Amino acid sequence: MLELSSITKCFKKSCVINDISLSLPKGLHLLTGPNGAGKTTLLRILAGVIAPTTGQVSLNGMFLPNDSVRFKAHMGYLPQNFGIYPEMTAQKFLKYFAELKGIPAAVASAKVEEVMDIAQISSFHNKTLRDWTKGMRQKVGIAQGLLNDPDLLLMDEPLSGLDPEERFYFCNLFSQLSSERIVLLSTHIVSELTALADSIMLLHKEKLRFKGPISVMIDTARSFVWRAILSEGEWNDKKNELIVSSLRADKGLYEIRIISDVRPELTGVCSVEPTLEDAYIYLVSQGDSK
Ligand SMILES: Nc1ncnc2c1ncn2[C@@H]1O[C@H](COP(=O)(O)OP(=O)(O)OP(=O)(O)O)[C@@H](O)[C@H]1O
Repeated sequence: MLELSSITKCFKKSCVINDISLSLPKGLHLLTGPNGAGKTTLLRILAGVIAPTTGQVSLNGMFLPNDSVRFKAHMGYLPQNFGIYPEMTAQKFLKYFAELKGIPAAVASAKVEEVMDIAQISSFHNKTLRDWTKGMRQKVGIAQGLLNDPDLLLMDEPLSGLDPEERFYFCNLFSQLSSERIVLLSTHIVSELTALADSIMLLHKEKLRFKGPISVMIDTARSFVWRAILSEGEWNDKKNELIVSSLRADKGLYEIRIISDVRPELTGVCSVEPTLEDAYIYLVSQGDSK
């Protein structure tokens, strides 16, 4: 179990996270929120890269910073903007990381082969990383996170740079991995993950605005979502007053989904079932109005 107890993080100018407590069991957990909400900051605290201003983090009874070495031996972490050494091949790079993680030399080579296979990068083993695309480098980053078979896998936007087919593969991989460990991914909302995740947390304005199953998050927006089809003139008149969760323009007509606690005064407006994107916009707008 990963336990966060009253975590607050303030930088010189302001606080980014304010008094967050939660317990995460084995499973796939998503951390989402607008840009700058503090997702990376929270993951860096959980990875022991930075210390919280106040509060405690523990994994299966190991506390940061006192049990830092043991804690980190049980953790895999993909930081945002994962850096690579361009002159190394993926194999060399992963062997170097295996050494840093204290994986015995006798098993390191086999482990490197295994994680390269899992991350689907085995066929590129001869190329130096300088020649790899962003997506391929991201896969090396995911692979290094798996080297020590961690109980806690922290991944900061692991799907960025991956194409739809790769995203589908890695979402399923994270889901499989989560049957035996705690997997926490920071991500913008990705449809592939919604059917797989056990819980979602929405971080906004220092607080967790939601934590729980995705179906429950979707339900928070029930009866606050509306659909309308507007002419270009109506759209231009109204667009600055509305909270719009999606927009589709076709042949001069604008099909929009609107978040509102009262029925919008628009022609042909009807109430619709919420989606996860609607619930996200609804909860962020609630946070904005506080
Ligand atoms: N070391 C630091 N010193 C000062 N401010 C910082 C530091 N690290 C992060 N911040 C600030 O904390 C806030 C949250 O940043 P963070 O990167 O954690 O957000 P995020 O939710 O991951 O954003 P994004 O989705 O854009 O990656 C930002 O305003 C950022 O400028």
